[in-house]
Formats: sequence, structure tokens, C-alpha cells
Amino acid sequence: MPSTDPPGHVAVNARELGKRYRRGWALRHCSVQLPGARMVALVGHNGAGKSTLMGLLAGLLAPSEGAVEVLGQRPTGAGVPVGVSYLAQGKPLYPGLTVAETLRLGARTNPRWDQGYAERLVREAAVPLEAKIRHLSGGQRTRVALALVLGKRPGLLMLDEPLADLDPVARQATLRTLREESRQNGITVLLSSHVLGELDEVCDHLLLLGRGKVRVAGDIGALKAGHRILRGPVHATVPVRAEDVIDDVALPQGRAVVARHREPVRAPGWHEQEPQLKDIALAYMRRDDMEVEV
Ligand SMILES: Nc1ncnc2c1ncn2[C@@H]1O[C@H](COP(=O)(O)OP(=O)(O)OP(=O)(O)O)[C@@H](O)[C@H]1O
Repeated sequence: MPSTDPPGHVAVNARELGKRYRRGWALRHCSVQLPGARMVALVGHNGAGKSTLMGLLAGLLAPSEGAVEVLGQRPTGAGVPVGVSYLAQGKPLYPGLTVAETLRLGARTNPRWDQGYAERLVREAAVPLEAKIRHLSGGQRTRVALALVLGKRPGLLMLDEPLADLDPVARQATLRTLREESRQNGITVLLSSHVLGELDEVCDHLLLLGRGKVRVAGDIGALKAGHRILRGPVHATVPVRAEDVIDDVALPQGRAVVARHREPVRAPGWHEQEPQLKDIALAYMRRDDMEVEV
């Protein structure tokens, strides 16, 4: 059965969530709400805390401080909340099982399992059901792992860099499937990736982490509307308030400034354009000391 979470619900509500490992805090003061039925891009530099956040939401890690609710439940580190599906970076599968046996295991361990849907996803990926997992390519294993997490018919699906070993056609197919799932069945997808251009095509919400903190959270359309890229001469004065400048990069000819700004900019020699997700994300990742919520 598809998830039937009501529209407008909050899928994740974290308050001052933190996780400390022996060497220090991986995530701290993380307060964030993720709306339901959205495709959320989880972005940040290496070590920013993305996997740690997913581990906490998936109930696989215990928070060191703060609290979080996921689909109305409180994960404590003791197990995955009902309705949550999580595909970790390593994509753990049993190498000795066949694909069909892997799906059967999914059926045995998940009350909401949709066998027809899981098989269809494997067939669409042209992965033979009788093949052993250990004989599959990295990309084929990813497609089986995706069928396994989607077959659970979750309300919240978390995918930690799922696209890394897929070819471009498979990446497109996977992103399309995820978007359809989110739209048709109202599931919230939290998708981490370093390929910002691809996230822009399918995601409608951004969660950007930097050094264990939430730096940017909000609707991607609103973020784009509230920021501008300004291109102008190297030595000219930037035509917006200094405190609104997020990033200022020298180009071979001139410079590009990413700024919080929504009004038209009329200044000689300057041109403006609406930024893409990657422009906004890169600007805040380079700054790494600003926080904005939309
Ligand atoms: N099991 C662990 N034990 C100790 N420290 C850890 C552990 N897992 C992660 N860390 C540390 O916590 C911080 C956040 O790591 P995390 O894996 O959450 O980052 P990430 O954003 O997912 O990075 P990447 O993009 O490289 O996957 C890093 O400093 C990392 O070294």
C-alpha cells in the first residue's frame, strides 16, 4: 500500500539535534522541519554531517542531545521507525542471495511490502531476478537496493548518495522514479548527492549542512527567487548591500556575485540572472558561516 500521509504534514521535526563521536561533534544544534511529500536535496561538503543526520533520522544512531520526530515517531537509535526506508552509502545487500531471494527477504521483513512494484523496478533496470548479488555490477546492485527500499512503500525515504555508481541513463530513470513516487504517493524523499545539477532537476526543498550545522533550509523556488547572480566588472562597487553578498568570485573577465536580493538591479556594467540550485549551494558552502531559513 502506498503511504497516505496527509498533504501539509511535517515529515521530520528536529530540535537542537546533536551527535557527538569520540573525536567531537558531527552534528550540533540542528533544528529543522522537513515538509511532507517533498523531494529534499541534502547537500554539504565532505564530513558536513549528512550521513550522521540520516543515521539519526533512521533510528540507527542515538542522538547525543536534542530530539527528533520522524513521521510522528521518536527514533532513539534502537531501530528504524515505521514507514521509514533508508539506503546507506554502502548499500548493504547479501552477496550470496539472488535478486529474487533478496526481494523475498524484503517481503518477509516489511508489512507494507509491494512485491509487484519491487519486481517492476528490477525488471525496468534489466537486472535478472535469478542473478546472485555478488555477480552484479555496482550500478545493478544499486538498482536492486533501490527496489528494496521503494518496495517497502515508505512515507520517508532517505538515500545517501544513491546515484554515485549509476550510468547517466540509470541516473535519469532513478530520479524520475523518485519524483513520481514523491508526487503520486506523497512520500518525502531525502536525497544526498554532490551532483547539484541533478538535484535541481527533481528536488523542491534544500537542506544544506556545513560543519555539522544547518546552513540553508527551505523551498528551492523561494531560495532562487530571493537570490541573484550579479555579473560585473572586477573593480566596480557591488550594487547591493555588503551584508547581502554571499559569495564573490573572480572570473577570467569580471566577477560573479551571489547575493540575497529579489528586486531588479539597475547599475551600469552589471547584469543579473536568477541562480540555479548549484549557484546558491556553492555560494553558501564556500561561505560556511551564514545561516538562512526560507
Ligand atoms: N562512526 C564514526 N565515528 C567517529 N566519527 C565519525 C563517525 N561517522 C562520522 N564521523 C565524523 O562525523 C563527521 C560527519 O561525518 P558524516 O559521515 O556525517 O559526513 P557527510 O556529510 O556524510 O560526509 P560525506 O559527504 O563525505 O559522505 C565527520 O567529521 C566524520 O569524521
